[in-house]
Amino acid sequence: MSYVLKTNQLSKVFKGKEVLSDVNMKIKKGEIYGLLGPNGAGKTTLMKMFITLMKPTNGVIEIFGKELNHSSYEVLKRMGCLIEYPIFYEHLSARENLEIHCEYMGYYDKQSIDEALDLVNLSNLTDKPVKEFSLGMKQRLGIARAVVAKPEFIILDEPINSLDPKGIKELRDVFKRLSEENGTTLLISSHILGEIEKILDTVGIIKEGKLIEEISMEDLRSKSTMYLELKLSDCKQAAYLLDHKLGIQNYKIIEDQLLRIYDEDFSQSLVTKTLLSNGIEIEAMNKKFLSLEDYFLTVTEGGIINA
Ligand SMILES: Nc1ncnc2c1ncn2[C@@H]1O[C@H](COP(=O)(O)OP(=O)(O)OP(=O)(O)O)[C@@H](O)[C@H]1O
Repeated sequence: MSYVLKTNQLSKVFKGKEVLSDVNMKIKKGEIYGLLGPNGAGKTTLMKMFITLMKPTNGVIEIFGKELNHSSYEVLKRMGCLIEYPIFYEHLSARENLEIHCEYMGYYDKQSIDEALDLVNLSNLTDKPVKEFSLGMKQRLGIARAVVAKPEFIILDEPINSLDPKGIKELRDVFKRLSEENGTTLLISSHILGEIEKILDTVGIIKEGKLIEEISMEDLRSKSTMYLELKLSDCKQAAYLLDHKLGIQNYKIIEDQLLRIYDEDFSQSLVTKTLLSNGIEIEAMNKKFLSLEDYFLTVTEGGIINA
């Protein structure tokens, strides 16, 4: 297996507090890797270490098969990134900002500036000074800057944060195209799980500085992630019956009339019979897959059982 990035027992300590501990992470060539974690989990710190903005306290980072250090300029030239809030020369236009970046990176294909602006849908705003851009436009320009020098590996920290649903969809398509057409490897951190789930190949879940799960979306989907969703006239009474009459404890009331059963081993017909015979109306009953969002909650918050 060819990996673009590998870490070994990576840790970071700030003022005596360990914010990342023993992170062993692997990103395969050409894949889209989603790094998910609650606020303060350590995502940005990890990404900053990957581009040498921060030094690990312990452990090793390998990128393109080479150990990263503070003179890894050749490795950094093959990478693009957008970390935290993108900073630009505000009085200059989008095009001028990208020209400066290309010069800095030693990349002189001017056509790729137009392509990058086009990719993020900013072609009609190329000459406007960046200070007149909205937050979402700046975010798009930040992504254009990350891709303009045709990097092999792109690191994007919360890239769809300030975008509207249409913008999120457009950028999701951009990421997919970069991966499928150019074979680019992408590492993307995000909180908007539902929106990003569709394009990920692998997901890494980080909690309190520990990578607690790293799993391919394929394996995740094939895991036992089915549940039964019931639309009922009275969820509270149904919950009582599940608990006390049927011994089913792994369920959750989602809304007033929506209840999900996550248990794997129970008789659906017995549930139906019990609910109906106790005067509970069943308006709908569907088997569904656990979303990445639900899965994320199970591993970061210790379960969805009766939550
Ligand atoms: N320069 C710093 N000095 C001291 N502590 C820091 C520094 N940078 C980050 N931290 C701490 O490290 C921990 C991880 O922060 P980090 O920004 O990496 O988390 P995150 O997962 O990116 O969070 P968010 O989703 O909120 O952006 C937090 O407890 C944070 O307070």
